[in-house]
Amino acid sequence: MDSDSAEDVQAELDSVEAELEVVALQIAELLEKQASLTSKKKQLLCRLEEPCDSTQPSGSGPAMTKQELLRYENDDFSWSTELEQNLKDVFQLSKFRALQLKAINLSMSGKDLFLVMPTGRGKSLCYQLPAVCSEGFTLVVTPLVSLMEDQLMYLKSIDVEAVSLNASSSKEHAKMVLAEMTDAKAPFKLLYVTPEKIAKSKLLMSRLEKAYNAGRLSRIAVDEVHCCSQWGHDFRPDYKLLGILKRQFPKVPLLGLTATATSSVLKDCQKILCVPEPITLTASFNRTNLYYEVRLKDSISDDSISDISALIKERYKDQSGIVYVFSQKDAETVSADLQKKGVNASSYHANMNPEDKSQVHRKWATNKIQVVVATVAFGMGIDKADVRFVIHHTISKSIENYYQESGRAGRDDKPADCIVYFGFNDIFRISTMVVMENVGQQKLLTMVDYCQNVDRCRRSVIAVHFDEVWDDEGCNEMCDVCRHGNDYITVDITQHAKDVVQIVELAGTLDEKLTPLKVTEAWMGKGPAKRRKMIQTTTLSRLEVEAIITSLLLQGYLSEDFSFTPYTTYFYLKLGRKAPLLKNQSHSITMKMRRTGLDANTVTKVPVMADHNPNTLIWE
Ligand SMILES: Nc1ncnc2c1ncn2[C@@H]1O[C@H](COP(=O)(O)OP(=O)(O)OP(=O)(O)O)[C@@H](O)[C@H]1O
Ligand SMILES: [Mg+2]
Ligand SMILES: [Zn+2]
Repeated sequence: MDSDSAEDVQAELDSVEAELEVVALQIAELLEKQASLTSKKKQLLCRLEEPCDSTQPSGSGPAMTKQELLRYENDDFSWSTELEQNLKDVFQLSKFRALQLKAINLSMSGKDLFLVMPTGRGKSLCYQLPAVCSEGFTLVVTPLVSLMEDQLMYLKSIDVEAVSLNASSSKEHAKMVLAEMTDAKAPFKLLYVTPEKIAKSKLLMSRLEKAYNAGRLSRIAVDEVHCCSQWGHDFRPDYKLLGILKRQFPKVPLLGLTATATSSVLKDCQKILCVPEPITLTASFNRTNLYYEVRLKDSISDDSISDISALIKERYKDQSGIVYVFSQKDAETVSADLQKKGVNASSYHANMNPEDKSQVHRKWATNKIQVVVATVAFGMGIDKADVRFVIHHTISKSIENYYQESGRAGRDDKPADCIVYFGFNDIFRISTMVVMENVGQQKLLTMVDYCQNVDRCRRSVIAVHFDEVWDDEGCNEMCDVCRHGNDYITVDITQHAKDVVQIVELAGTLDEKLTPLKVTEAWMGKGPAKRRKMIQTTTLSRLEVEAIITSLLLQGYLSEDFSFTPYTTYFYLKLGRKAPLLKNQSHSITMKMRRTGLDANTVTKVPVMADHNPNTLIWE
């Protein structure tokens, strides 16, 4: 073999090897897709085979046919008249909402039940009404003392006797409650406790035992039941110990309630609570009265505040709402900025003293303050019916969080808006914060996906997260994607991807790490002329550049790279596992985006210089 042809063969070998690498990646991708489709197929098959499909996630609960479950929607039980009467007379409600009657009848029949219902739909009634219609009392486990106090206040206002035991109960009060638990003439119908009490108070457990033996413990309700599971978003270690309830009181029906739990989280809760065969009722997560919208936040001239204040002063004039922000500092500055623009706003965050917090809450609840600018500390237990808008100044850290936070809008079933301002830099601010959390990064990317992708209905993205099978009819143009479908176009971003990947690759060969900001600026041609000569810069607008980089991150052409110091965490971009696919000439990437004039022709082609000196830092 002469040397010429040896070189040719070597070149061909290199190219074949490169292609093999690409093929291996494609196989890995297809296998991944196959696995996810197979699991979806199994889920769907289970739904078809299971008699009570829509009310039970696969694999859980006792075999109850659809017909049998239907029976629990009737009103011919021995307790039905009393229920109906108390619903009207005591709770002053005219009719049940979806699933409430079924849940109540099942619980009254002594069944263990998990009830998954969106926030604000009325889960509490499903144990409060049975409590009023049963002998003895219902034990309610609640994660927060403030939630407990809200409920006690409400129950007092409708003349239902309820008591609580928590860390701040006085000795006399606790003594009285403990004594009354076994007293047949005791007046209270509900006993609220924190999980810590169950875990730590032997006295409480022994009194419960006595009440149980005397037949006075009629029902156990575990509110926010997802707190049991580490996979849920609000894990509380003391919830782990609640299995003792079902072990000690096997004959008492247990009712677990939550607004956010996937079927895997529920399975985990079932194990932890030692409930052998609960029936699971799941209400649809589709809040049809909420309009979902994403607005882009410009990272240079952040004019989101002007936009928000204009919305509040015009579209939401005299209407109540919440603006969620990222940090305590943001709560204060955004609130001050809005005030300067004439909005009646107050801030709310965890670091305020309790009196100030409850004052803000109270003033807002009574419409003396129009808008609360809050961190997520303004959360559980917020129950104002006429919230017309929930605006996120910064994205939430997961879809579950977003659903919960935005879900505080429109509890009265009237139309309300959920708007999120999506900013490129915010992704990385939150990213460095959640990096230590279990699957924190992955969850954040689902939120980013919700904001970035305009090829699917926003509702469908939410539905997937709650294991719902989505049909597009369910939106009714109540999201910006469905309403403005024609404003989006699909563009080919293959060349853009190659340019960005080249920038990141080049930094890699120079042993340098690039923050998202540096990648953005490098690609936009800002910085040293020397660097500009080595890469292909672009004339795309900053928003377009950010959208493309975000898309490449979501699609796996780029990935995140963290570096930790004792004081802070840095976020860098590195090549993602799909980056090598770009070597394949036939590989293309597309993306749907807002119509802004973006197309492949707007890229400035700058010849690549091959003679760069790898020892020079060029990214500063
Ligand atoms: N059948 C009904 N008709 C009208 N209003 C109802 C009905 N049931 C409950 N509500 C009202 O709905 C509101 C929310 O109820 P509740 O606090 O029980 O919600 P939740 O499902 O527990 O929400 P969260 O997940 O936020 O705790 C309450 O103001 C309650 O009075
Ligand atoms: Mg509740
Ligand atoms: Zn839609």
